[in-house]
Amino acid sequence: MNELTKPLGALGNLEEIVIRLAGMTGNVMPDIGRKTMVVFCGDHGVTEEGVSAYPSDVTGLMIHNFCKGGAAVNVLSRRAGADVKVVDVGSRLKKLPACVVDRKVRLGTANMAVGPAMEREEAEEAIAIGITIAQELKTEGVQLAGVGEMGIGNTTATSAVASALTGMSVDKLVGRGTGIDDVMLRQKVKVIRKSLAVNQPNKADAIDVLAKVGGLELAAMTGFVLGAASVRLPVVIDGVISTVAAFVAMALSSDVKKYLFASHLSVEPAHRILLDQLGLEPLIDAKMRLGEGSGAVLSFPLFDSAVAVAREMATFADLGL
Ligand SMILES: Cc1cc2ncn([C@H]3O[C@H](COP(=O)(O)O)[C@@H](O)[C@H]3O)c2cc1C
Ligand SMILES: O=C(O)c1cccnc1
Repeated sequence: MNELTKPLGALGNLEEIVIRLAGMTGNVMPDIGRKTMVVFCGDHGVTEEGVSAYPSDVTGLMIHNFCKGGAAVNVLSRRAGADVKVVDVGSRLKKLPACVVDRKVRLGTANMAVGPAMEREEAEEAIAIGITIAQELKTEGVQLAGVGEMGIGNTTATSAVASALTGMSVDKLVGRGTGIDDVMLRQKVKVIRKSLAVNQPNKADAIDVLAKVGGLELAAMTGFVLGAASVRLPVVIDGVISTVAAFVAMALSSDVKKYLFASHLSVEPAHRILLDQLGLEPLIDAKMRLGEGSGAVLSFPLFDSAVAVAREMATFADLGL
């Protein structure tokens, strides 16, 4: 990048993207022509406690919406020239639309406010699914992946996992998710604290944390990040939920960091905290709070631009300098 016709470092984050992609792929002129956004889906028993502004059924409705191409992630993916892959690891939908990759581990988690969200073996199964999906993408020739999710109630699980792993207090991490009011926010904090007290997740055992207070799509995203690193596939994470999954993956294997990009900064308070702890800088601050992978795919054109700059800009040598 230094020989291109611009002051040193003047293209800022675009330069970093190219340099990091080159390091990840071993190609000084990285190619990211094939991009796929993977949306992992799962339901959450903790929704019984009144922690989301929307009912659990919306997870299933959105799965249908993804298949019809009508969700934000579909629109932004079309703009970015990326495919969308929908993977169900734990929604309550019994009959899935045809576009969905059916890897259902169970029909939603149990209510973590009264006991573990799932068995350890189920969390491990979801992680293994995520690993396999990443490895399959690499084999298919995908060069840049995004990771997102759909699961009503999953910002509650996210804050619980973040609190368990960082040791930070719940009220510093928790956010309004789909847009809850102050009364529901107080209830959400109470429910997360209760879930942590009831389950006593072991901070030193990230899989125990995922199983007790996490979620199936969280576990699958953790696996996806691990699997992508294992095949040197660059992964762009999205909002607070995929970021907590990356945080869990880091706890399991610190090597994954090399293959991660942060896309945007969500308004959820835990997002900045987790990104800082991961040492990742988001490319976009658009005040979004959607999930699905919308922020990740929104950042894809920046990656295309970065690669184009590296390939197409003249060098000082071209100018005879
Ligand atoms: C229509 C709709 C589409 C969404 N797409 C993503 N989410 C986002 O909201 C959910 C998390 O928020 P909470 O923890 O408050 O339930 C997740 O499904 C997340 O992906 C959506 C939520 C809704 C309602
Ligand atoms: O940060 C996110 O991705 C997010 C925030 C609120 C609700 N759903 C997702």
